[in-house]
Amino acid sequence: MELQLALDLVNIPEAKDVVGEVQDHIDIVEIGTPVIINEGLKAVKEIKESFPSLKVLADLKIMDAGAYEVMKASEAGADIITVLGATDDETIKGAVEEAKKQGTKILVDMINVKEIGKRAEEIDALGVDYICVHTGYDLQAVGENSFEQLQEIKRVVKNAKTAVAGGIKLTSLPEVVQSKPDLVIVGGGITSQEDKKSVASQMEKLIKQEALS
Ligand SMILES: O=C(CO)[C@H](O)[C@H](O)COP(=O)(O)O
Repeated sequence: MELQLALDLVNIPEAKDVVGEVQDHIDIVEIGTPVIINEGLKAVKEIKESFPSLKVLADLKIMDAGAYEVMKASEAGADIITVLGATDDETIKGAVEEAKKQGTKILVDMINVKEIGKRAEEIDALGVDYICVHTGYDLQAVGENSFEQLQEIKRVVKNAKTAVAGGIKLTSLPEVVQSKPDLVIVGGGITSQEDKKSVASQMEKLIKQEALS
């Protein structure tokens, strides 16, 4: 089980500061969609150059032109690129094919997918690397989370790794890790804390304990 730090509300210098603080406790740095909107793929390139031992995920949330956008993110240094599960199979197939050529990986974000078990099964057959249940900020604000959806996809996904994102905090992490996702994605649960290193370290510990149990 791996831990991914999601950076959404920062510029590039702030991103470097946060990653520098918690780098010993995380496996993947996510350059969030708002950061890419503000700074472009330069943010991916600079973080990968500054922290070469960490994997970098570019949260492009691709909906069309799968192959082209995966190529551009891969060229910028991304190790993992996101595509939306709500899009068509052709876009996902194009993204997977290009990622294979580039030596990168595809994470499919199931945000706002309605029949999540059925769609996860279809997407799993397309050869993606990760399938991620995700409650976005707007639904987090009305009290939703993806913890039950994680159990649902765990029942049907046979090939891809499973991931979970959306409002995960140190207090809710024990419940999340019990479902044994392969990847836990945390943004505000670390970035909004005063002592980010300490929280990231406690999260790493919980994840490692659960992985061993
Ligand atoms: O992709 C995202 C928003 O669309 C976030 O990166 C993801 O939800 C994780 O951040 P947080 O833990 O703050 O919810």
